[in-house]
Amino acid sequence: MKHFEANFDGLVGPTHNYAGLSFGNVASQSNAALTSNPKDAAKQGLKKAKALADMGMVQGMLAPQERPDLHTLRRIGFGGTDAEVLQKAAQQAPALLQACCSASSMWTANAATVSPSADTRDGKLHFTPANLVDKLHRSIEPSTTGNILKAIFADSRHFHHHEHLPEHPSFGDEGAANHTRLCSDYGRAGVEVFVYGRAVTRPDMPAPKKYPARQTLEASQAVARLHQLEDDNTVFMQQNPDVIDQGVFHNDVIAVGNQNVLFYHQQAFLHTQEKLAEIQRKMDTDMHFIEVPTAKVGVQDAVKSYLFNTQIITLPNGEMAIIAPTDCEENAAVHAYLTELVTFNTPIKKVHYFDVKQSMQNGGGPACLRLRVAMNEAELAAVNPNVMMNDALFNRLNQWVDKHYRDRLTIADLADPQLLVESRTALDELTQIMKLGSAYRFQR
Ligand SMILES: NCCC[C@H](NC(=O)CCC(=O)O)C(=O)O
Repeated sequence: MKHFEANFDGLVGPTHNYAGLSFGNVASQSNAALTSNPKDAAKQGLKKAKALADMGMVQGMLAPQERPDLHTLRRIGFGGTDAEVLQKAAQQAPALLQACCSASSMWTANAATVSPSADTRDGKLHFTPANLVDKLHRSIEPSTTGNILKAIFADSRHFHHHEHLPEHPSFGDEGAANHTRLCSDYGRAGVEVFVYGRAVTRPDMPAPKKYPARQTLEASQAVARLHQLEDDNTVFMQQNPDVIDQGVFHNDVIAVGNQNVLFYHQQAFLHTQEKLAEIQRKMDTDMHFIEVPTAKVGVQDAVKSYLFNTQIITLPNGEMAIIAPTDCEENAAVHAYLTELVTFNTPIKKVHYFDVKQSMQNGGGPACLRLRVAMNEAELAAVNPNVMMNDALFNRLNQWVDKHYRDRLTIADLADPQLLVESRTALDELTQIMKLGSAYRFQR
């Protein structure tokens, strides 16, 4: 049976905006209050996803969440009609309204952690939605994320869905952005690398001083237990606190892996050599450890260009390609490195650049926008086919975006009751396009 790694990209929602909500994410903070273009954001994402489908990759889309999130606003005490709730929140607590309006669910690398069936004791594909407790605007995502994942991966013979971890900082979990599954072949048991920023129960261990460590060791260990992984196919690595303090708020800003390739910055981890040796020991094939030296690309350039928030994909012909943001092309040191990289003796032979600037301006690159799901044909056959990218869905979703999305949005617009109506109308139609049923609270 064939095995492959599918990508499920987050469809950018109609309220995509720059609110400076993510302390520690330098792009989010420096672009706060920019005027956004939700229509461009959604179309940039669709274009990238379609391009990978056209390269022969298995590609799906995950629906956005209902924003503004009226349920949360009511839960924190704003009452009256929908318009009154929005108006009161805008007047009395604008920061909380903004946190309830973010389209941050587009970054599906934070939707969940996924363990392929080749790795798990029950032979099922496991999902644990990330609780994203470190940031208010993200912490309201997991229950809806779980509903959407269950609507897409509905067959319990193949898929095992877990509840997100307890909503407490001790279990800070940011999902697949801090998880890399290495393997010799997608269908064979691999090694799942969990990267964390701090160990809550080990205050003696190093931790970042300036910015938060959004993933804890305790969370990563809990997910590994839930996913029925063995010790000999898991590795836990600590992110170097110094790079977290320079804006590396997820591991996928400083490292990315695919099959037997790990592409990472020299300063990415603590105890690097010891940990790479553990990975090699647990792998059933030779690894390509591609370390990018600071001398070639500094941490600041890596954080600005998102060199490591690239996707490394294995094309049908077996070659690997890097999917990079155009920001990598525009950065001289990074572009020079990537041009050199494809001449090295590694499986990576091509680089493709995509404009995802609307997402990049909020600290999300190509890899943030996708959730990887390694599957076999039987599992794929059980997936809701209406979310799988093809010419028809691409055209239908572009028409849908053209019909419902604004091409500019300011922070002040978030309180506009008309925006809520537009968003709900769009999402209601989307659930029909994707056959998701009544996935949203406002539909029940
Ligand atoms: N994987 C990339 C996630 C980027 C995301 N940015 C944000 O939420 C910025 C939202 C804003 O500031 O409007 C985050 O930091 O979790």
